[in-house]
Amino acid sequence: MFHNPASEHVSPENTTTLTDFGWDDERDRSFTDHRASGLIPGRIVRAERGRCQVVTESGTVRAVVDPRSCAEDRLTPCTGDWVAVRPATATDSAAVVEVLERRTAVVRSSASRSSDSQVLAANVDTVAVVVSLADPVRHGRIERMLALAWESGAVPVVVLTKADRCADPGSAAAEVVAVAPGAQVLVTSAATGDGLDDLVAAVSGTVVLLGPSGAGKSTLGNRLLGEDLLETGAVRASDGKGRHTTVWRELLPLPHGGVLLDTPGLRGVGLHDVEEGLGQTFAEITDLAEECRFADCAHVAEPGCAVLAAVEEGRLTSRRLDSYHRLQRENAHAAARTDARLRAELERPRKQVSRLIRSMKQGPNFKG
Ligand SMILES: Nc1nc2c(ncn2[C@@H]2O[C@H](COP(=O)(O)OP(=O)(O)OP(=O)(O)O)[C@@H](O)[C@H]2O)c(=O)[nH]1
Ligand SMILES: [Zn+2]
Repeated sequence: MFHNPASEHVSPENTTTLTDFGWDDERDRSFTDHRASGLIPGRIVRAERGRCQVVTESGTVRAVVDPRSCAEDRLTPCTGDWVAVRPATATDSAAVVEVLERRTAVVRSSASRSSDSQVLAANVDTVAVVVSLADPVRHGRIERMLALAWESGAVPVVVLTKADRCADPGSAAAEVVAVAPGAQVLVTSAATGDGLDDLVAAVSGTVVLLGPSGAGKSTLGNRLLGEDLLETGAVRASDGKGRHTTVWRELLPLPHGGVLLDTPGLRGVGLHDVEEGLGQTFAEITDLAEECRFADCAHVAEPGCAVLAAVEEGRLTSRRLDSYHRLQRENAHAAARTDARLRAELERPRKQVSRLIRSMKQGPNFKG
């Protein structure tokens, strides 16, 4: 078991332990050397540029990010990361000196210019794909979110909300089951409370809610939390204020165990290199493709294509195949954009060097 002298000074208002946040024996074992050198483990509950808030065995601390901790391997700490913290001293503030191995990661597509801000959430165990039944269900959107969820390494669960606003939730759910192979599909209503127990049972560990604006994520999150910690659309509508008062912590312990991870960046996330995730999202197409005559069959017009044959015979909907093709294309574009950006970043130093060489050749007196 883990033990740290510092934990003897836990402040009374802080009764949650690292175990509540998901620290386990495996993590603890691999932290032995760090502990021996005076470091303590913690989990990032909020990350800002160069600094973050970390929950540790002795409460939540503000820490700076030691630049050396993420210089080469590009592991910039993000919400959900487990880190090694050098505790504050009389002269120095606490510092994050290493980001511990990530078990899973939710990655964003619209890559910003700085390549370090791509991971939105780390060490997520359950991705709840939240979709409202109050509007016509867009299956393509569910598939897109599932690809992202599978790719993260977490377990996806599809949560259909607002069942009270849908004439036939049962058949809506059955259609969703058909586009979500391998994922549990739940029908819920925060208004009536239906399905919420099943939801509590279906999620575990670190949970994120993914879904379009207005799907009911915050409402659902509050139901999981057992109190209104997240601002919902209903509140915004009643007081006319926008979402700017989000809880300062983005990791909130759940009463039934586990934590809810709610970070603004997760709202509106796109695809990013989800090749494997797409394979799982379209598991039946992946299986069919094994039977195609050509190993690199694109399932467009190739002879001997088992996927096209399945569409022909009504075993696979053409909507599903179209969605697969569209997301494949989108993913290829996102991957190409990332490659271009990485190439540019790799070339920058080379350009600087050649400029330097040029200026040296031109001599010190050259005035360009
Ligand atoms: N009838 C009904 N309304 C619901 C239910 N769940 C949520 N709502 C309403 O749907 C609206 C949007 O809910 P939110 O929880 O704010 O949605 P969100 O997904 O968090 O939205 P963003 O914060 O914009 O991403 C609010 O007005 C909720 O009151 C439900 O089960 N039934
Ligand atoms: Zn094929």
